Amino acid sequence: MTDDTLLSASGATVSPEPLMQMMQGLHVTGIVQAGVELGIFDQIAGGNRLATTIASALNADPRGTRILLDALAALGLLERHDGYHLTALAETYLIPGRSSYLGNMVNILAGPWAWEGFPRLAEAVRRGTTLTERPWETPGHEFWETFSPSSVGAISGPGSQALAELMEPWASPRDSLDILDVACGSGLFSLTQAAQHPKAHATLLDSAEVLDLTKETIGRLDLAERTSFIRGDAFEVPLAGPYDLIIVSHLFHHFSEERCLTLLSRLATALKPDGRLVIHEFISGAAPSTTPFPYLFSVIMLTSTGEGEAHSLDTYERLLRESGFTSPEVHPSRGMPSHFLIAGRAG
Ligand SMILES: C[S@@+](CC[C@H](N)C(=O)[O-])C[C@H]1O[C@@H](n2cnc3c(N)ncnc32)[C@H](O)[C@@H]1O
Repeated sequence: MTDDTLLSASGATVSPEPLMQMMQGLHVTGIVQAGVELGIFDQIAGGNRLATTIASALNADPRGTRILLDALAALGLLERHDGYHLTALAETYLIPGRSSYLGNMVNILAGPWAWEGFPRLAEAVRRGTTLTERPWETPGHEFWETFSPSSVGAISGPGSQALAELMEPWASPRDSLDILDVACGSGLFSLTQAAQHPKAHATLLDSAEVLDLTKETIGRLDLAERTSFIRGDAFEVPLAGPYDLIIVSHLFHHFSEERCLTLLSRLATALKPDGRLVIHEFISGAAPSTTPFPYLFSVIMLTSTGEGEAHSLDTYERLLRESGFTSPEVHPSRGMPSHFLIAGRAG
């Protein structure tokens, strides 16, 4: 279907091309996923440029390999001239071992949950909730063990650095910098700051299984002496404290407004009177046509959680007020379409 296949609607000419692209989204994902799974990008980065030799190195069929290579070229991840070459996009993000590697994210964004959940989206809409028996917010859900290591590099790295820079003028003059990183995942949001402030101590809170995976990063940053752990459910486990800084990155979108309020009220009791709470989140509220990400993300939450969605700034402002925090400063994140909301304790 090409742009010259135009239909007339209400006197205007409308191309079906955007709709056809939407309907083929699943094909694109499958092609990228197969490229990553087979190690195509690694082969080409290593100088293997022909379909036949790539097929033989991957123990794959030559015709199947050629078809996939051409499809990857059609998507703009490869160029085909005298064999196959990586485009800048693939070279930057799809070579395993690089700090910017994003290839494993395809198994997060398009993991088994997506192939099972999205075909049943209409039914989730009818019911208003996930159809899965184990929603992602279930404490200790195994999904996070896959997610956490995958997010260490390109996903959490730029945002963690942006937050460290943002907090620097506030953090530097303080005598102490005890940080609680709630639902820490990779731990990068607190560990990056701890690495920059010798006085800082990071307390990482998450499931025992996810916390085990943070040890490599802690070792790499030489922070074992200044890191401790709280294993368990953020809604239940004693938080200790009080802390100078509490960071909650990409957790609240898993829950209803009511549950967010419950958690925020708990966190208020664990923060020093002059401390800061940082929420790092996808924020809805702007027009979907200009800021699509949070609205598309909310569909993921609809298919995979009981009551989650990307809440609006108005909602966070109200929840912060009701749980004893000040109105937040809002700053854009880096590397992700998220924002930092930074609040102190009210009164
Ligand atoms: C989307 S990841 C965010 C990880 C990290 N904060 C970041 O932004 O990169 C969500 C994390 O929340 C954790 N989590 C989910 N529900 C939780 C709960 N009730 N208590 C503690 N951690 C929870 C998961 O294990 C996972 O590591």
